[in-house]
Amino acid sequence: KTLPPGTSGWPLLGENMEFALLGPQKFIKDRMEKYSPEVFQTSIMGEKMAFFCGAQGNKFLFSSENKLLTSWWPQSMKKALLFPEFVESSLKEVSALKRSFLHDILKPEALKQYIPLMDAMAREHLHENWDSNRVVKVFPLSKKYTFDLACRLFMSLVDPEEIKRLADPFTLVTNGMFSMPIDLPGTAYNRAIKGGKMVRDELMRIITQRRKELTESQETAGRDLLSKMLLVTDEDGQFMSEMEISNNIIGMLVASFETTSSAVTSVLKYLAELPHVYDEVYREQMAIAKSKGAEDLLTWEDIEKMKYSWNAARESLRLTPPAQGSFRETITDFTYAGFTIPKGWKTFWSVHSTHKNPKHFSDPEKFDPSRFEGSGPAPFTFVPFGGGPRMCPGKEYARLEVLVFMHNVVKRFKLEKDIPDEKIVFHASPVPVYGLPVRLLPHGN
Ligand code: HEM
Repeated sequence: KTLPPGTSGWPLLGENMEFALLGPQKFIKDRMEKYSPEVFQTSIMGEKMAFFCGAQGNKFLFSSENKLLTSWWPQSMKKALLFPEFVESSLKEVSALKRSFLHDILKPEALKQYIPLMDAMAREHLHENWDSNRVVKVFPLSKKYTFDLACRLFMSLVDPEEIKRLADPFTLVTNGMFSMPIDLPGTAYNRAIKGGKMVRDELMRIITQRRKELTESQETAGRDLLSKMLLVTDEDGQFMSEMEISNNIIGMLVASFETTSSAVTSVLKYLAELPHVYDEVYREQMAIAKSKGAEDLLTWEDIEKMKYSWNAARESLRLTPPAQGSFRETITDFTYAGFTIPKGWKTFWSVHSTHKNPKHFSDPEKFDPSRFEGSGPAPFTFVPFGGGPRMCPGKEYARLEVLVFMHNVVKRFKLEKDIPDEKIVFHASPVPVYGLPVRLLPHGN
């Protein structure tokens, strides 16, 4: 058997240190140059791992789902996520029906009806938190908007007290999710475990209450994602259990929270840095705003007109992708690019082997929304949401949230960065180290 080229690094430690110190982007680039642009081996988190690279590597992994590979999450992350049941059932053994259900309730046709509500909430959020000539921190505010919106769309929660009862413990979870797994009083991990239990208890209370309301009212249409989950039945006519539904909601909250907040923050960062991009987005958004009455809310037709803005948002997703990639586990020996990948090895696909590769994106560091015009990037080179059967089911939700938020911000303000050379750091997703403070300049100044 010829294993992929590469090294398993230090005994026990593997290449964990190199990965952490260099960051995923440089770690992958260096090894693609040194070993192979197609696939290399390493050892991360105590696991033998093959990193698949390039468009071909992405294509191969995305199309081998369930035939050669299955989902896998590192033990540390499973524990840190605090939701073993969610990880086991929702990400691994979930039936095809339930997976397609998640895709169904998050597809464009299903989400269209929520666009006016997204817009109304964005307006209210800006009105309450974003004042002209003030400096605001974009990342914490976009997190607040993302969480409030998810509570509303997933579960119709509007009472700020009720949202707070979920948001406070959820923040403990996200703050401790990637901390050292030391379960002692006072550690972030310990607080995260307590927060996780509070989130779970609160969700179970909400779901049980809604089940009761639905039975009494005979509702059949499903007014939000929670109702839809309560009403769907599988091939045997069985409803989802409260536990399965809470797993799904927690899964969606975890998968959407930092990623979408990071996406909103990054695109606003580029708009603050690049006046020519800002001007083009502003022109497009004002044409839409002027075609409507001041009180009219955004609709699907308006979103469809936001072509340049979405190209700018996609360029931001290319340069600062909120998710880095994803793991799998091999379920059988197989051969790729002449190398054997043994059964039980883990694999990783990542945004980093293609997003800044000059072969696919000329002058790759340049912010250029026109790359997405016409037929756009070559297949499997632009993969911020993954691909194949496990492709992110929330990508349309994210697109709508980002565009609606961009519309509302540029309509009211120009943005000026308060810290011109603010560094980007990695939490779960890339974020500016001080939360991107920007000065809000009203138009006409
Ligand atoms: C800009 C924002 C987002 C980005 C960049 C993103 C990216 C990703 C990526 C790369 C994956 C992994 C795909 C794989 O395993 O190969 C994923 C999975 C997932 N995402 Fe997203 N996501 C975003 C927003 C959302 C939102 C808003 C939701 C829900 C409303 C969501 C729900 C999920 C779920 C449930 C999964 C697991 C799917 C599965 O394993 O089958 N994501 N996402």
